[in-house]
Amino acid sequence: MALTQLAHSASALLPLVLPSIAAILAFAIFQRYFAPNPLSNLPIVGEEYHGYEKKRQAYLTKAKDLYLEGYTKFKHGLFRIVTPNANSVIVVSPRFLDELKKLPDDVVSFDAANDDSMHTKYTLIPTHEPILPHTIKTSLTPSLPRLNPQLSEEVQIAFSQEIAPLMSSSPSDWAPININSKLLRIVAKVSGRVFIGPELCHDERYLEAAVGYTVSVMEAQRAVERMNPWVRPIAAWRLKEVRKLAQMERDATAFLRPVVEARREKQRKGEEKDNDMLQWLMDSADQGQGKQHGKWGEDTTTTRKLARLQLAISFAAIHTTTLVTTHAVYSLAADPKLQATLREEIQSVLQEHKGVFNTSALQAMKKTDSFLKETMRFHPLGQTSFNRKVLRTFALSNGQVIPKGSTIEVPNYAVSRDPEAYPNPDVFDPLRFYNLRNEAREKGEAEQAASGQFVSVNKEFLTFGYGRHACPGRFFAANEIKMILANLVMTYEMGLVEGETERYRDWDIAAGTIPDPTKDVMFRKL
Ligand code: HEM
Repeated sequence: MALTQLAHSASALLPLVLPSIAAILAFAIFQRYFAPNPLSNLPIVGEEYHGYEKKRQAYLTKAKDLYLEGYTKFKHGLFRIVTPNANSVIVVSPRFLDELKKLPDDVVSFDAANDDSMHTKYTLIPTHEPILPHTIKTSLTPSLPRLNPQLSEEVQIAFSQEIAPLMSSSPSDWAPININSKLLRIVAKVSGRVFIGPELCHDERYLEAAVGYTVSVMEAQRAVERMNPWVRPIAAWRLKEVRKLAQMERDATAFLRPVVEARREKQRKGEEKDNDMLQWLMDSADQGQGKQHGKWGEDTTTTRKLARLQLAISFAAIHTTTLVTTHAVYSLAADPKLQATLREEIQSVLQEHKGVFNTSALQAMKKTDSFLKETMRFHPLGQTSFNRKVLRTFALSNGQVIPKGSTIEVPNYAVSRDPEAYPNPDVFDPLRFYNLRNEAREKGEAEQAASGQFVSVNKEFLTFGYGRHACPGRFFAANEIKMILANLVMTYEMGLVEGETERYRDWDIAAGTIPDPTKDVMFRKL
């Protein structure tokens, strides 16, 4: 009876409601198709590629050229770039960075941009986890002076396990080594020492997850990307690549469970706490950090959550650090004189510091620092930086309206090849920043001198990002890379494989650049 009455009154209301529904629909259609597009005044790069497949191919193989073309033409303004998935990617001149960095996260969002590009709706990889940058900034970076000797010890151990067994038994012979794959394990071990402690960082289950998670995330991301967007909500969950990520998360949780339980037991007994990222994350969580912010509404203290955070930090840290180090090794292998220059510097600094890699020794390695910064300038990992999703419409100081829903980015690679920012930008000059710092210091320009450091972020050096989300792990990465390179140049001579005369060429894949992972480098003990 009640149902019949309800149906009756609903049908009586229908004539009143229908016009409103029609009006809302008409407004939505107008907004979607006929409202003036605030971006229509912006030039577009890559417009000549018609159809999804041509656009995809162009972006996959020529993204670097497209960004360079746009930046050369519209250096001080904005342009749009055609990408396979989005029509509203706006490439912004770095001159707007100072105003952009002041905008809050609910206007331009780092996390939402990652959600889009990594398809986190389906891959469920952890984003929106301020507990990670928070813990890196408040616990990891301040602990570096204490941690440096441990890192240095771990570098030695990792080298003895990963490189030494591959060396020829005759000291005068050269041995070919696929250094990229070896560096992945070395970086995972050295980082792991600080992320989960000295024993577990050698456990193959940890190493497999630390190295393999990033690869699996990229595979899952590509699998979702290949799927028609309309089908994704129903079918993306069933992709084998996506299911593999869920399995990795379960494995990581099972691996960590006894470790977390043992640490909680220690805490209960009042024993001394461990001093690593896992413990700091547990402590931050106890203080309510994660509970406040956790995206999935999970209790941060659960082992599952801690496992997700460990996977997330591996994702952020291991491959990035390895790629930069591999780029550096390829440049060294092609340039014996550069090896000698760095060897001389490192030897003399270590002599002054009684052979210890402490903070002041690392800071004194200014040529090595300059070489690393030039490596990242010349071989940035991405064509773009400061990738942010616009969550609320805003206007730039030049009046340009940037609508909600668009994505903004800064053309990092093109900026790093701008002759106004860098004289002779197409020349790889390992001592570029060393000389710049010296000149600035002589002129009393302290700020300019500081901006030449590897870890400094500025509008011309964006490989670590910019603003409040600029990479918090860069101080740790800088120390780790310097120690690895120092060990390499102090122990080995490096060279290219027979038949190669020039530094190995990079691989450009869409908006990313990686050192060719198939190449070997020749090693001979000094
Ligand atoms: C040379 C190696 C590295 C490179 C090139 C690199 C690069 C970057 C870049 C470009 C960003 C985004 C910044 C932005 O958009 O403004 C970022 C963010 C981040 N990086 Fe790194 N990174 C490196 C190493 C590390 C390491 C070793 C860690 C951890 C110890 C780490 C942890 C993070 C985290 C947690 C974020 C997110 C920051 C946030 O949410 O605010 N990174 N990194």
